[in-house]
Amino acid sequence: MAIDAPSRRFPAIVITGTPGTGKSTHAQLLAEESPIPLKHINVGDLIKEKSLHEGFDEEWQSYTVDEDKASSSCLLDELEPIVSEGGIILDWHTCELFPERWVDLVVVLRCNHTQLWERLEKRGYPLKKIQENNEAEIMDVVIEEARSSYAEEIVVELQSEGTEDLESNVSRIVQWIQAWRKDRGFVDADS
Ligand SMILES: Nc1ncnc2c1ncn2[C@@H]1O[C@H](COP(=O)(O)OP(=O)(O)O)[C@@H](O)[C@H]1O
Repeated sequence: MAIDAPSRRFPAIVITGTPGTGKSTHAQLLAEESPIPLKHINVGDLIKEKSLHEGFDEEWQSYTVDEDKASSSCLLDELEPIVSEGGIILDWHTCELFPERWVDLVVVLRCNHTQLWERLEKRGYPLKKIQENNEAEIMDVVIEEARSSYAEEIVVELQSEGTEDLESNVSRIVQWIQAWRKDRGFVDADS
């Protein structure tokens, strides 16, 4: 349980992982299959839409959010009222920016580097960006960031290498949601 977590009726779930590991795919299926309404927030898209970045980095072909600067506090201000309601999935390739009190579950998706390379190539990423992301996946960057930012018991590492993984991961998260709600005395029709 997150420190100082407010009493939410619906949980806030972070789905994180190196780009291409399947965050958006998982978040979309989870939003469809969840027994409670869950809003999927693709944080990267939000940053772009609301211009919460410090500009577009041509070399990396991505928007820059400097964690120590105004861009990160603008992003958190934008998200705070949405997150405080609960019932959300935060989908982003990094997670340490989100305060502990916001988060009930952190799912870190993993993928072997050959498959990840192919996914990022298909996406048309420049070679340098594919290499950097692949290296980050091999070096456990996101899982270590999650483990150092949140209580051990709320961080879950899941493989995302095929549709069987996708389906079993989503049903596992659905079961977690049902247990989370039950623990707090909420009764859902299909739990
Ligand atoms: N578990 C999975 N099984 C099969 N394909 C997957 C899986 N996870 C992701 N993919 C595929 O990999 C690509 C990248 O997935 P996406 O969800 O966009 O990743 P992310 O949001 O982490 O960048 C998509 O084409 C998606 O269909």
